[in-house]
Amino acid sequence: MKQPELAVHELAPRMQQWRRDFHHFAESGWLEFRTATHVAETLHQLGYQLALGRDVVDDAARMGLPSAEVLAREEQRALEQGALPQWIEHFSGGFTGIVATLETGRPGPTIAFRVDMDALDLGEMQQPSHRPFAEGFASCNAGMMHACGHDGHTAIGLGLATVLQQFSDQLNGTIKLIFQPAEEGTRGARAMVAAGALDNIDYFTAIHIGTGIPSGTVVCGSDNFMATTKFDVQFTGVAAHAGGKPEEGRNALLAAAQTALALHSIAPHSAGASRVNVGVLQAGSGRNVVPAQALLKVETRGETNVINDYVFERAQEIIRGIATMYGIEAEVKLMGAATNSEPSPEWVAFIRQQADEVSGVTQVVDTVKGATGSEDATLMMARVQEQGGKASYMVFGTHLSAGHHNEKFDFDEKVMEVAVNTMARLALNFPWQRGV
Ligand SMILES: O=C(O)C[C@H](NC(=O)Cc1c[nH]c2ccccc12)C(=O)O
Repeated sequence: MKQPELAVHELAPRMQQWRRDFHHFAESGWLEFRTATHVAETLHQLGYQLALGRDVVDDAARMGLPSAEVLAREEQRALEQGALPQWIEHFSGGFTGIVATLETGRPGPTIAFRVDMDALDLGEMQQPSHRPFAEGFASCNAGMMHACGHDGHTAIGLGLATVLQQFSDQLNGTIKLIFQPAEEGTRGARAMVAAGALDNIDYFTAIHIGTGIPSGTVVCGSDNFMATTKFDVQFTGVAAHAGGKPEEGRNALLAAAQTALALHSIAPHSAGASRVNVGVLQAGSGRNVVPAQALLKVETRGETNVINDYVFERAQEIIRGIATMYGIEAEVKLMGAATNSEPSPEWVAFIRQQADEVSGVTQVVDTVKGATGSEDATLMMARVQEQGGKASYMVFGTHLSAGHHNEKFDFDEKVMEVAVNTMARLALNFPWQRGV
């Protein structure tokens, strides 16, 4: 049994530096320009072969992409904040994905690990009671915050890269480390799958920290992600004089408001849990003008793909019906998608066995009850499994200062050691002769 503990413990200060640097320069989905250049440079220095940008992110399959104007402005911002110019061209235009490969030259399967790099669209709390602010690493980018732990995931990915490189003479086969953009809004994974980045992988593991799991607990085969569809609805009506000729107007604001209420009253499904959220409603232009424009940002979720599809289809009928009722146009644009997940039992069993040996781990479970959030790593898992590979999703419990997606979110950085130790063991102790 090979034990990476000592090497990982020595790496802890580097991982903390990486994590705090990524936290400080938080970048939302498809805008991870600074982050991606530093990840690429570190992996390159370690001797990994890199596939970057358009080679691992399919242009047409990207969902929920910011406008060209925002992409250009944020790339400039990243350069001013220390993005490395020698790598930036690969990621320019929002192609912020990386696949790093370590070929051992010895026969054996391909084992892949996936982490995500994006921050959330949320402003970070700037108060001394919030540790990242008190210790000087709170986000310096307005409206962008690592409030879901992906700064930790990226640091874990680099920590794992370092340890596996150190132990490379004890590995067989091929190791792939996948750094994904735009997990929030479940937008990025589909583009990496479409680019073929998940092809020919035998064993795949994606990870998350936190999610309400207590410190010391490791979940080896999360099977409770909700299938989800993210979409925008653009309503276009007719502007008119609200006092003089209201009958000539077609009111997009009222259509959007009716739609928001109706979406939240879709009947539940007898087969399991579902969700609807209208997260944004923007409408109108002036007090005395019949509003001609309205935008809704919506997500549906379901415990299974069937339940999510049911809610999504009902939502489309509601949108069409209300648009007809108000005599306006409604354009629906798909912004993100993910499925539910079915981890491969043999791979989960092997993960459980390895996690059990990691110091600091007090409880190892296969899964936890109850539907929670969504994850587009499920699309990657499905791709690997379609091709005959095995896939799982792990969660490493840690103490949180506030819930995910909250402006006071922070986590206990010790979890990064637990994660790297567990993941490194999956490769180091893999039964190369027989597989799992
Ligand atoms: O749908 C998304 O946009 C992805 C996003 N994903 C996460 O937040 C990760 C996540 C999955 N499950 C949990 C449970 C608790 C916190 C965070 C998570 C979500 O569910 O809103």
